[in-house]
This record gives sequence, structure tokens and C-alpha cells, in this order.
Amino acid sequence: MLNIQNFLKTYNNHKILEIENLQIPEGIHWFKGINGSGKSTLFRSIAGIIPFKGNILFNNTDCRKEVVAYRLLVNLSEAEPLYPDYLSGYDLLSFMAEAKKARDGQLKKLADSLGVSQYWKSPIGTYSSGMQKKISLLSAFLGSPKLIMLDEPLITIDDRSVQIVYELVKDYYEKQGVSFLLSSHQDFRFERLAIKNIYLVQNQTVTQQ
Ligand SMILES: Nc1ncnc2c1ncn2[C@@H]1O[C@H](COP(=O)(O)OP(=O)(O)OP(=O)(O)O)[C@@H](O)[C@H]1O
Repeated sequence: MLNIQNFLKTYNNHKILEIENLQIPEGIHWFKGINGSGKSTLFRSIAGIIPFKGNILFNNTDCRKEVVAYRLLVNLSEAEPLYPDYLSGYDLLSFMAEAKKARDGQLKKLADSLGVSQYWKSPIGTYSSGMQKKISLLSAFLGSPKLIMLDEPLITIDDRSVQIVYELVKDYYEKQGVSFLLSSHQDFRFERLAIKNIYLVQNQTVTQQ
């Protein structure tokens, strides 16, 4: 499914991650690692939103050679999303829904289930961190992705929203065959999800536990 080869990510000539060859199968996978180990950097690289050396392919679609096709297949929810203050959640998500070719009604359904439609017409600058986080989580489910990465999906959201996110993950996995890469420091909370593999991000590389 996901194929990472000869991967090298540096910042200011400082190596952050090096992965010679990693194949991640379909399923729900959990990425662990201490603060600063490189989980977000890995997810952003797989999403194709930051530069890196090497190759990343999802179902044989190359992250950098087939950019449009790849981005319809792979979605990311950032750990700490930063959005322009002056846009409304509705404007932002509508734009993303169009870019991700979301089917009619998908955005509204997700917004209703996560409670986002109660506040999404207000500017993002007025949102709490949990309200912003829900915009980011929702955006990762838009369109027809085959891989969704949720970076620290549980931080800042309330218990009810945590349950809804679990249900969405289960639903997308079981009914649509969507795979997930999840990063979290809270292992016990994932017990209700069928975690297939656990990957450890440490010593500037990624290994299966
Ligand atoms: N834009 C950047 N410029 C320079 N260094 C960066 C940048 N982004 C991340 N880093 C560095 O890369 C390393 C990995 O950071 P990353 O955010 O990927 O870690 P993480 O495992 O997601 O951490 P956390 O659990 O705290 O979220 C850290 O040393 C960080 O300082």
C-alpha cells in the first residue's frame, strides 16, 4: 500500500528522519515516538506537503510525480492546525471539499456529526483550539481518500468528539476500506480500534514494533 524508499528528511542540514525501505500495509496503524522524534515530519512528508529526498508511493501513485491523483488518495489532519484567522470554517472546508472532490452532502454530514456546523460561519480567529482541531479532523475525511493520517487526533477535543472520531475511523475503515496512520501519546485510547501495526519513530528512523 504505502511504499517509502531511500527517504531522507533534513532541516538546515540536520537529519530528522532516514528510512531506507518501509512498506506499510492496509489497515489502521499507530505511530509512537517521543516529542520531537519526527512523527509530524513523517506525516507531512507522506502527505506531500513538505520537501524530502527519496520516494513515497501510495498504491503505486508517486507522491511527487502524480501530485493531483496522490492528493485525492491521501489526506492529513495536522496536530496543531494553523488557519487564516479571517476565513470562516465554512469557507475553508467548502474550498477543501471542492479540491478533494467531495460528494454532495458529505461536508454537511461530517459537520453535523462533529458539531462543526454550529459555529462554522464565524471567523476561525474566534475559535477555541478544540474548535479549530475539529475543522482539521473533518477536513481529513473529505473526498474519497484511501489513506487518512490523523496527527494527534485526540488532543484538545472533548470526550464526545473523541467518540465521534473513533466512529468515523471505524466506519471509513470497515465500509470504505480506508487505511489510517494515527499518531498519539495516549495508547490506551486506541484499544477500541483494530490497530494492525505499531511503528516506533526514534533514533531518526521508523521501525515496526
Ligand atoms: N520547520 C522546521 N524547521 C526546522 N526544524 C523543524 C521544523 N519542523 C520540525 N523540525 C524539527 O524536526 C524534529 C521533529 O519534529 P516533529 O514535529 O516532526 O516531531 P514530533 O514527533 O511530531 O513531535 P511531537 O510529539 O512533539 O509533536 C524536531 O527536532 C523539530 O525541532
